Amino acid sequence: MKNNKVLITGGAGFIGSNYVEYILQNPEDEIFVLDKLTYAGNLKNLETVSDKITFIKGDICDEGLIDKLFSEHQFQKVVHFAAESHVDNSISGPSEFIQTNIVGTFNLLQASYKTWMTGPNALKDEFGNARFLHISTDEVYGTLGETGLFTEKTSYAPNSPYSASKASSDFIVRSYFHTYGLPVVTTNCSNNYGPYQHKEKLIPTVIRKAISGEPIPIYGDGKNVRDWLYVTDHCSGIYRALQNGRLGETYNIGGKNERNNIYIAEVICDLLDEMLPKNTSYKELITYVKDRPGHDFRYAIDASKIEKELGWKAAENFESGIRKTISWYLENRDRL
Ligand SMILES: Cc1cn([C@H]2C[C@H](O)[C@@H](COP(=O)(O)OP(=O)(O)O[C@H]3O[C@H](CO)[C@@H](O)[C@H](O)[C@H]3O)O2)c(=O)[nH]c1=O
Repeated sequence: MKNNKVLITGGAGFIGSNYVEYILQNPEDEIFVLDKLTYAGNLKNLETVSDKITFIKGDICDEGLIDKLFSEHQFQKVVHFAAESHVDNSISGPSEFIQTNIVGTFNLLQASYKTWMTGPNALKDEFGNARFLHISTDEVYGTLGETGLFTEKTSYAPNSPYSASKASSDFIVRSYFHTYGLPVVTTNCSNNYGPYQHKEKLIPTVIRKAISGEPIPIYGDGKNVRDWLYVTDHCSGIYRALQNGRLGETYNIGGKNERNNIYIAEVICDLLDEMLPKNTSYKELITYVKDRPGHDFRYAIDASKIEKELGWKAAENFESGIRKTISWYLENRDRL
C-alpha cells in the first residue's frame, strides 16, 4: 500500500525528471507525472522510471483536465515544476510564459484548494498532510551588483517576462496560503545543470557548439555571474522542503558556486580538451556575441535558511559536477 498520491507537474522536463528519479529511490508514494511535452519535455528523460509512474500528457492551462485529474485521483501532494523557463524565449515571445506560469499555476492551486479544503474532510484524514510545493527561481529577486546575496527577505524585482511571470506565480501561491490556508511551500533555486538539461541552456550549448566545431556564443562580455547548482542537490532540497518545510515559507536553494559565464565556457573547453582531444583547444571557438536585452548581471544565493532549518547542503561543487555533466552528454550526444 503506497502512502501518498503525488502529482508532479512538468515531470518530463529537466529538473522534474531528475526529481522523479530521485524520489523513486524511495518508492513510498504513488507518482503521477503530468507534462504537456512541449519542446522542453522529453519522455526519454523518464525512460528509467516509466514502469513506476503514471504518465499523463496534458497542459496545466487546461482547467477542465486539471479538475478531472484531481477529482479522479484525489492527490495529496503536488510538486509543481511545469513552467516555461527559458529567458531568451520569454523576450521573443512572452505570451506562453504568462499563460503557463501564471494561469497554469492558478489552475493547480484552485484544484488543490477545492480538493483539500472544501467539504467536511477539509485538511483532515487523507488530506491532513496535503502539501503544494511550488518550484520557483532566484530570478524573481532581479539582479545583484558585485557583492551581496539573495535571501528570502530580498524584495522581488523581476526584470524579464520570464522572471516576472514566476514572481507573479509566487505571489498567487502566497495568497492561497494567507487567504485560504492552503498548505504551500515555495523554493527559489539558482541555475541548475546536470543530465537531461535542455540544449538551449548555457552549459549544453557550450558543449554542443564545441563538439560540432561551431562558434561558442557568449553574450556581452561574459562577465555575468550565476550561482550553479547540480540538479541532484536541487532535488534533495526540494524533497526536504516538501517533507519538513514550514507552511507559507519560501526557501532559497543555491549551490554556493558563483562563476562567470566566460569561466564556465573555458572550464568546459579545458575538460573537453582532456576528454575528447583534438589538434587545437576548444577555447578557440569561444565567440562574444550581442548581449541579451536586460541581461541580469549577477545572481547569488544565501542558502542558510534551508541549511539551518532543514539540514540541507549542496554535495557537489561546480568543478566536480561539470565533469559528470560533460561525461553524460558525451554518452548521450543525441541530447545535444
Ligand atoms: C544560452 C546562453 C546563455 N548565455 C548566458 C546568459 C546567462 O548569463 C547565462 C546562463 O544562461 P541560461 O542558461 O539561459 O540561464 P539563465 O538565463 O541564467 O536562467 C536559468 O536559471 C534560472 C535560475 O537562476 C532559471 O530560473 C531559468 O529557468 C534558467 O533558464 O549564460 C550565454 O552567454 N550564451 C548562451 O548561448
